[in-house]
Amino acid sequence: MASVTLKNVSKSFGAYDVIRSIDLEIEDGEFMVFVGPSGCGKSTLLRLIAGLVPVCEGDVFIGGEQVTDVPASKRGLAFVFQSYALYPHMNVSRNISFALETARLGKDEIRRRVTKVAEMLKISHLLDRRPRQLSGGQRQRVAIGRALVGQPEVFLFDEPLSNLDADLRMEMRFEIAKLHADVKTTMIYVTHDQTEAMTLADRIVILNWGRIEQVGRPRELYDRPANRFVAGFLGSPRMNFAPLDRAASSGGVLRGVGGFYHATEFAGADIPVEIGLRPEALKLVSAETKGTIRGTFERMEDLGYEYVCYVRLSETLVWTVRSTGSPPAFAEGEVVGLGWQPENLYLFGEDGRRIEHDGAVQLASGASL
Ligand SMILES: Nc1ncnc2c1ncn2[C@@H]1O[C@H](COP(=O)(O)OP(=O)(O)OP(=O)(O)O)[C@@H](O)[C@H]1O
Repeated sequence: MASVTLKNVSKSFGAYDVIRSIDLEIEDGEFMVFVGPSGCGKSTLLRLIAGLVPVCEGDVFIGGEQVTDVPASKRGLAFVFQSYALYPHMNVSRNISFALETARLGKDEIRRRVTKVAEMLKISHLLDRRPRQLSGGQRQRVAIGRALVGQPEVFLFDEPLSNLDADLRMEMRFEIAKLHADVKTTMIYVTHDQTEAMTLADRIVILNWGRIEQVGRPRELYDRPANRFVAGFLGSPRMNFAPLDRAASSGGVLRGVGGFYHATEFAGADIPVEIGLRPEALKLVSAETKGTIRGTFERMEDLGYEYVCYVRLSETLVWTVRSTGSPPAFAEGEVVGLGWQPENLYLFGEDGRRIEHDGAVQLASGASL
């Protein structure tokens, strides 16, 4: 087990800056997940840690040792890819043991380790099969087994479950969480799947354009996003936003929607220019309800365990409302009210940063739009 530290790490491909001055500390035994939009640099960052691509600037430390110029094979890491990368002509047992044979470990030690790993991953009955005789989930277990058997200091996973169907993903997610609880090895995991990130991570790194937007525990990022990007990235459906036209230093009007807001006090002198509300923080009520804003009911998606309603606030703004229980009986085109608790309202400043507020930001009573 080892910690991983990045100091001022940058990477460019030609003139294209893919990773921009990243500082990051991953603790010994931690499960760290990298998420972010496609192309933001998640895999590249993982490969820089692995030593599969060289950094342009900065340093990488593993277990406190500077490994910036140490080749991948000497960094004490194991990499699990989306594509499994199993040897097709070898059976499962040899796929798992091959690296140990190359490292000239004793036969008994190899057998002991393969047996243990196979039991852990529930693939003991598959040891004589070839990869093509396995399902996707079984292949991924073998790939994990192969990584595990080398007893690495750090595990690196690059979208390991994205080739699997929904049920298998869930099963494997559970297995990986269990594996981490068992072996307690530091794990760094790249995914674009929010559920994987939220459920597996001790901490999540949210990347955007090669920079870190925020690092924190899943719940912390969800409840207290540092900025609009993080707020909009986590959550499905995503957070509803609306621009605020400043009317006074202590309030504003929702652009294109109306509705006056006022706040007794903001932390600092930031002026909010945008509001955000999560779909589950909104309540659909009748249009006459005071202290709500109005919109037009457009559509509902009933998923059985929850429903999502689409409400048009203006020509350009459609908000989503997510809830469980019996779906509301509004008709398409009907005018409805949207209400929320003041403490669930997010405010963002001009630079996109979230502005703390004291929960006293609210619709002026009886606002009529
Ligand atoms: N070897 C390379 N040469 C040139 N450009 C590269 C190379 N590897 C990655 N890139 C570019 O760097 C950017 C980041 O790629 P990377 O694979 O790290 O993103 P990602 O966040 O993992 O994306 P995805 O979620 O789509 O896999 C992309 O625009 C990609 O095209």
